[in-house]
Amino acid sequence: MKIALLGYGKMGKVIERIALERGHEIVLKKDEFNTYDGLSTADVAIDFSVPSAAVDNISASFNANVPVVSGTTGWLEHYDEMIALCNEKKGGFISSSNFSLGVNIFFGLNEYLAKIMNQFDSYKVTMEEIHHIHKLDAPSGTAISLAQGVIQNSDYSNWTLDEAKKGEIHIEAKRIGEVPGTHTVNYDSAIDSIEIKHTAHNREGFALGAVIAAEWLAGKQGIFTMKDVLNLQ
Ligand SMILES: NC(=O)C1=CN([C@@H]2O[C@H](COP(=O)(O)OP(=O)(O)OC[C@H]3O[C@@H](n4cnc5c(N)ncnc54)[C@H](OP(=O)(O)O)[C@@H]3O)[C@@H](O)[C@H]2O)C=CC1
Ligand SMILES: O=C(O)C1=N[C@H](C(=O)O)C[C@H](O)C1
Repeated sequence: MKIALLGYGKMGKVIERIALERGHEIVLKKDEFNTYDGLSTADVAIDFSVPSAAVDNISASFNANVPVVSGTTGWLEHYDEMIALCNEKKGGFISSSNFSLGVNIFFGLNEYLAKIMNQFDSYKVTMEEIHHIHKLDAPSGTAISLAQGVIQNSDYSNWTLDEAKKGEIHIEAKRIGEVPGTHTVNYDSAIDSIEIKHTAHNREGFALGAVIAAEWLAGKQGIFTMKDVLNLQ
């Protein structure tokens, strides 16, 4: 399979190695300064860039009739525009805040726990995410997805980085050293706490998941999620 890498930073480089190990060919490594030359020859594009470049990268892929897997976070305010463009161009699209198998299992656990905890007013939910100091966005896309998972399965209606008011989930975003990504969901009462936590040891899981998603998406038309790729309910 021919892959266009849109973004060739920390993630782009791990994705390149895993894609080559799985027998794929890289036809474009797009960074801030070069062009999209080669994009139209790709079977699939993988965007792991920066929040300000994601919309251009995803649009360029749809315009070149190349399905795109996007892992870039911090551009959610343009999500509906990209869905509209995908539909207009009859494109293929998977966007996820986190492509790792472990985090996608964790998403399911989080939703299940939220449903149970919604019956018990004495517990209050908070979240914490810890990432490396180079990260541009806060909170992480994964923390936003976790908050959405709680909101869709409980009476909570919003998340905030500030002090939480009633119905809000407080997210604390910490930036420490080279931490690849740690997410904790905590339910606290006066009596006890229940905590679930996912710790990434490195970037392998994110990158492998993105390559598996790209293999799955190539040749398909439509808007999909990692639940489709991993066959999770
Ligand atoms: N969904 C998931 O599973 C995961 C998502 N992420 C997200 O992926 C993104 C990338 O992360 P990471 O690799 O660590 O970040 P890096 O900062 O290491 O890499 C970003 C890359 O994007 C490039 N870039 C800048 N402008 C453009 C542009 N206009 N077109 C194409 N590329 C451009 C940069 O190029 P240059 O070097 O020239 O500046 C750089 O190579 C982040 O949003 C992060 O949150 C990260 C891990 C997992
Ligand atoms: O920037 C990162 O590194 C990561 N970003 C994603 C996010 O914002 O959730 C996923 C992962 O946690 C690493």
